[in-house]
Formats: sequence, structure tokens, C-alpha cells
Amino acid sequence: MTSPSGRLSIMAPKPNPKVAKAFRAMKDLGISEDMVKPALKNLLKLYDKNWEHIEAENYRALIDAIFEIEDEEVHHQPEQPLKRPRPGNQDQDFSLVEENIATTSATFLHFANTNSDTALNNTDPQQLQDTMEPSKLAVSNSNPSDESESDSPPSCLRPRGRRPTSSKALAIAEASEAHQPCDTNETLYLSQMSLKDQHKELVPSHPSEEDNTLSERLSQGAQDISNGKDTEEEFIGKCDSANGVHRVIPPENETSTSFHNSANGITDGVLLLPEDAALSTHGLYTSIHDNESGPADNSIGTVNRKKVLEMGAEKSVSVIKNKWNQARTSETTYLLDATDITKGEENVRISIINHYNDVFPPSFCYINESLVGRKAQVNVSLAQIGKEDCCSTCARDCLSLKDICICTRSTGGRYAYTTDGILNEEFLEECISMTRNPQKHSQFFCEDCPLQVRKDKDAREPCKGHLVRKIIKECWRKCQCSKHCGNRLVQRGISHKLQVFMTSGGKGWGLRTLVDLPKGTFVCEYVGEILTVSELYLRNQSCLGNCADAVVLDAGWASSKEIKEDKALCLDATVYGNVARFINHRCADANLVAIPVEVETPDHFYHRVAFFTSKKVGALEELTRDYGINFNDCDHFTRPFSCRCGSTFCRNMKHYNRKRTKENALLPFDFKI
Ligand SMILES: C[S@@+](CC[C@H](N)C(=O)[O-])C[C@H]1O[C@@H](n2cnc3c(N)ncnc32)[C@H](O)[C@@H]1O
Repeated sequence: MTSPSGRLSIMAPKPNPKVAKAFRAMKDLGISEDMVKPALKNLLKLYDKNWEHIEAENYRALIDAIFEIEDEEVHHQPEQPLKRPRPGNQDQDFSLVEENIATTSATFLHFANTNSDTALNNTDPQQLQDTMEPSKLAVSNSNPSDESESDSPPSCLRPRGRRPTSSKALAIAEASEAHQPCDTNETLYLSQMSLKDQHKELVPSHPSEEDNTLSERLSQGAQDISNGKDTEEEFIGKCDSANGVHRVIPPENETSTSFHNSANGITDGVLLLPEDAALSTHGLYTSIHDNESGPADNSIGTVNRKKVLEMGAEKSVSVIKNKWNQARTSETTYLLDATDITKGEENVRISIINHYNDVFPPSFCYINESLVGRKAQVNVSLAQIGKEDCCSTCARDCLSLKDICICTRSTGGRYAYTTDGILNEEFLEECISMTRNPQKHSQFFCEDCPLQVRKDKDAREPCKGHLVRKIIKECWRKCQCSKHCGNRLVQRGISHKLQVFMTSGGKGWGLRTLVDLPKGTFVCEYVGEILTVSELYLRNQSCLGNCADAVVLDAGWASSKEIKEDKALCLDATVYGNVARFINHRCADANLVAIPVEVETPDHFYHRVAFFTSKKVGALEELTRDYGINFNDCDHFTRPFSCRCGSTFCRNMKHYNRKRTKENALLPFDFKI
């Protein structure tokens, strides 16, 4: 480059602001540049220049790394090569574990990658800045939660897992039919994310349709195509599986001696295996059991003596220590079960599969029925259920009785379900029509719309309308029929095999069926925290760019002139939820339709939201629903996303929106804040 004087000048490399910021932050803590340099260099190498992890929790990893180096210097120990998982390694593919993974009780392994890190030889901070680029990982924040807020979700709900990088891990799950529960020999995938990371979802690059076809074929054949390349070591901690929550308990004493405290190099609660151990699924499984001491009580596994000896005590200790250090960056580390995301909460196991990368689904607390939040008014007292709201003269199965049950009152004296356990066709068609053509159906306009009242006075708009929806009333406990009554479908929960999977169309995770579903089949409910709209609004305000996934329970609003604040309810599945939180949006021709269902309370303000198939859905087809989003309307709670539904009726296409703005103003059921 030439200067104005015409002379050649050498430009100083532009400093990387992240490096400068890290140095500044350490300086503020009184840590000198000399101490920061090697630690930062190591971390950048370890994390493959992913600054997310370095900056997390005010540079906690960096501070740890600095002190680790100090410790090592004090003890005159040579630095051991650190290997940490490289978040978001997009190159790795793993496959298999289709439906049958859900049938095993195998569980979790955490695999660190073996990718060769490019050495960063330069320790000069200025030059470091030139080499350090922000990670290319696409990271999207999708969860709210300011912990300090009383409205915020509790900390038990934070895990946001990375997925094990190895298809071998899943192969183990598939192959190991004889696995035992977590507190014995079960192996676990370990989610080790910092608190901040736990609320971030790693969004993969969009796999192509071609990939999808291939991986789907593979998944059906349960083939492993990774050849174990992506697995180096497996790390397993002690597991406390109380209350269905798998929690890893770090060793109490983190000095190196505690990691190889016995003559044979075996340490309770920690399992460490080099890459080759995972090459054979049986090999890995066997090796867990091969140790001579046997697993300790309440421990997932014990260190395999042979492998530790092979690796050498020093390296083993170093690897374990680094792993624990990493785990320590989370207040608590949780495990997610790839074989059953429901943690046993549903009648069926729901497996998770990602054919494209090593990302695990965003973590949340799985619940199978909605929980009442702090302010919501949901009165389910038996006293509230009058004679007209329960069938006191029915017996067994109301659908098989000659007389129509009183619980059909809200559906015009007709059962919404058939004796085959699917939705009555006529009823279903009406519900589909309401979703697809809301403008053709009765709407209710509230005076003070709860969706508007929280806004600044100037920003408020008149109510945009709520559909006067058809509500199904199921028989319930005060009724005299049995739990198997045909008019109790939704309350019995999920009964068809489903799977959470990484979509190929750039929509992130999705939900699909593993079996053919006839039209009108109940798939699942939308389950979440029952919040008031105001609470949801507050949550939305306190989350930085990450918004909740919520469904408004407005089906009964038409029945009241004035909707009190504690009665304007919604379901937020961001933190507590079920599989429905993975259902993606499809404009107009989605294969699911949402129908309000009353089970425990007839007050109309709280109702469940049940998804039924609006058409025949084939096995492995993605399940979709229309969120009811108006992509043009930035003024409501909806956080717009760029729709990739692929429907010919997509409302996110500009020409389409221009034509249909009026109709789209209606915001049925859902909004996403
Ligand atoms: C309820 S979540 C669905 C599960 C989500 N895909 C995941 O990975 O967790 C809603 C979010 O999924 C994504 N999504 C859903 N439908 C989509 C679509 N048709 N096109 C693009 N993104 C979509 C959007 O990011 C949206 O905010």
C-alpha cells in the first residue's frame, strides 16, 4: 500500500478487539499480560478460536487456564496437552440410531473430538490478535431467563447440551440392550455448557436435502458411517439421577492425586477411554465393565484400568482434570438422554437424532403436563366442576353408550372423537378451516386486548381479533366413566412414536413421526408453563434478544367482556415444556392443527392445546403447525423469523403478504415473543 507521499508503508495489523478486551479484563483483575498470553493461546487452540467459550462467565475459562498454568509451574509439572470438545465442529457427521435407539436403555457418553488443533505459536498479543478470528459457528440465542428475576425459570432448567460427536456413542446405545440404569453402569452423554452457553442454541449450517435423504436412509439402516474418527476419549462423571435429573457431581478434591489415588490407577466415577475403545460398540461397552474393581455405587462407570495404564497416569490425570475444569464452568452440569428426551415422562420414548453435526438440542426441563406459573389463575378445584360439566351417570366408555354424554355440551352434543380414537372428520375440517381461513370464521375483539395492554400507551393498537374457537371438552375425574373412555384422548398423552430430529431445511430441530399417522390422530399437546400474558411480556423484556416460545390460550376470551390480567393466559415452553416445542411452523398447509381441549377446568380461560394431524402423515415426515404468525406485522409479540417452510402458501413471501395483509392481521393462538 502506498502512503500519500507515494512511499510504501507497512500497515500494522488491525488489532482483534476480542483479544484486547480479554487482556483488559484480566488487567482489571490484576493479571499481567505475561500470564494471560500463554493461557489465552492455549484456550484459543483448545476452543478452535471460539470466543464464546472464552468470554463466557467473564472469562472464567481464561482465569482457570491462567491458574492452571500457575499451578503447573509451582509443581514443576510439564504441561499436558489439553483436549477439549470443540464446540460446533460442523464437519462431523453422525448418523444412525433411528427408532431402535429409543428402545434401548443405553444412555450417555461425552466424546471429545480428536481434530488436530493448529498450533498457535505466536504469543505476542498484537500478533495473536491477527490470528484470532471469531468462530465461524452460527450461534443463535433462543432462551430467555434472567435468573435474578423472580419470573425467570429456575436454574434446574438450564442445560443446553452439545451432543456427543460420535456416531459410535449412539451405536453403543443401539447395541447395548443390556444397559443398566444410570446409577450403575449406564453411560451418559455429558452436557458441559457454561451457564451462558446453556441458553444458546448452536445452529448448524443447513444440510442439503440430499444429505437428508442419505442420512435418513442410513438412519433406517442404523449404519455408522463415521468410522469412529471423531472420538478420542470419553468422560463420565459420577451421576446423581435423583428425580429424573441426571447431574454430574465433580470430584470433591481436584488435586491430581485424587484422580489416580489407587495403585492401579482407577478412580471412581470417572471413565476415560482413548479413541480405539469406541471403534467397536461392544468394545466400548465391554471396556466399561472390564475394570476389575467394578463400578462404584451411584457411579456411571469407573476408569478402565487397562486404558488408563495404556494412556499413562499422567495423561489420564491431565485429561480428567481438564474435563472437570471445564465442567466446573457450569454451576451444575446436566446430562441429556438421547434415547428419550422425555426422561420417562411420556408413555413412549422419544429419541433425538442429528445426522448433520454434533449439536445437541437446546436443553429444557421436560414436563408432560403444563405447570401453573406464579400469577396465572387456574382453578381446577372439583367444587368448580358442576353437574353440567361432568358426566355423573355414564360408565366405562361414554362413546359406547346409547345416551350422549353431557361432556359433549361444548361440541354441540357430538363427540369430537370417533370410536377409533381419532378426531371426528367434520369437527376436524371445521378446525382446519379456522386455522387456514380465520377471516371466514367468527372473531372476537376485546376492548382491552391483553396482548396490547402491556405495551406503551402510544404503541397500543386495537385488538386484532381472536377466533371464537371450537373447544373439545373431555371427560375427567369427576365423571363416572373410566380413564379409558373414548372421550379422554388428550389427557392420556402421547401414544405414537415420535422423534426430535435436526431438519434439513435450516429450521433447526423439528419433530417427526416414526409411524404412519391417519388424518385426525392426536399427536401431542403443547405443554409449558402457564403464565399470564403480562408475565410472558416481562420475560420477553428481560431476555436479551432471546424470546420465548409461547402459545396464547385465547380460545375462551370471547366468553368474557373483560379479561382480567390473571386470566389472560399463555403457555411458555421455553424452559419447561414437552416435545411440542420442537414443532416447526408451516404456513397454511401444515400437517397438524391446534385444537383447544378442556380437561380439568370448564372456566374456558385455561385450556390445553392439542395437536391433531390435519391429513395423513407418513412415517419420518416432519410434523408442522401453523404458528399463525403475521410476517408483516412487527407490532405484535411475534418475533419474526425468515420462514423456510417451503409451502407454496408461504406468507413470508412479499407478494403473498401484500395480498393478504388484512387476513394475516389475525393472530390466532400462538405468538412468539
Ligand atoms: C418452537 S421452535 C421450533 C423448534 C426449533 N426449530 C428448534 O430448533 O428448537 C420455533 C423456532 O424454530 C424456527 N422455525 C420454526 N419454523 C420455522 C420455519 N418455517 N422457517 C424457519 N425457521 C423456523 C424459528 O427459529 C422459530 O423461532
